[in-house]
Amino acid sequence: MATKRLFLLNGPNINLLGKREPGTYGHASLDDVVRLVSDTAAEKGYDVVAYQSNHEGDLVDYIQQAGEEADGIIINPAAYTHTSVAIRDAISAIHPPVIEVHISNVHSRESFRHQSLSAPVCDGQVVGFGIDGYRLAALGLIEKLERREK
Ligand SMILES: O=C1C[C@@](O)(C(=O)O)C[C@@H](O)[C@@H]1O
Repeated sequence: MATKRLFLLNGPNINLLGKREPGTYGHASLDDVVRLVSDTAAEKGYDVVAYQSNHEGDLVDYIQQAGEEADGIIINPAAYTHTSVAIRDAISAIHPPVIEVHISNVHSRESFRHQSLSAPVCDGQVVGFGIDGYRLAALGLIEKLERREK
């Protein structure tokens, strides 16, 4: 049987996780996030391919690649969540389910963070659980995929 695969995509400034505004985003690094998702997915028989970029077009390319190669996608578009029609359109264009994650509770922050252009075209959203949100997203996504197979 072919290996099942999740793509984990992170947007701008997530490479600074652990150093960036730790009061808001915590002390864990992006490597910690990748390890957390990889370990969670491995327990359920899924591989994880992880990309991070500070560039909108790169993220569009990764989403398109995920559309061809992934069973499901976890994405934190970071600041592009609130601005990017291109990322929203890329998500709309692909078939695998997509879960959006935000480390912080964007709804308790500045009003410009309350709107997500991408959330309406995603299959689910996890917000405000710190980096544990990525683990919860992986579990929810895998549940969704396994239910579909039955
Ligand atoms: O960079 C980020 C991180 C974020 O997506 C989060 O994970 O909480 C929330 C965004 O508003 C912000 O621009």
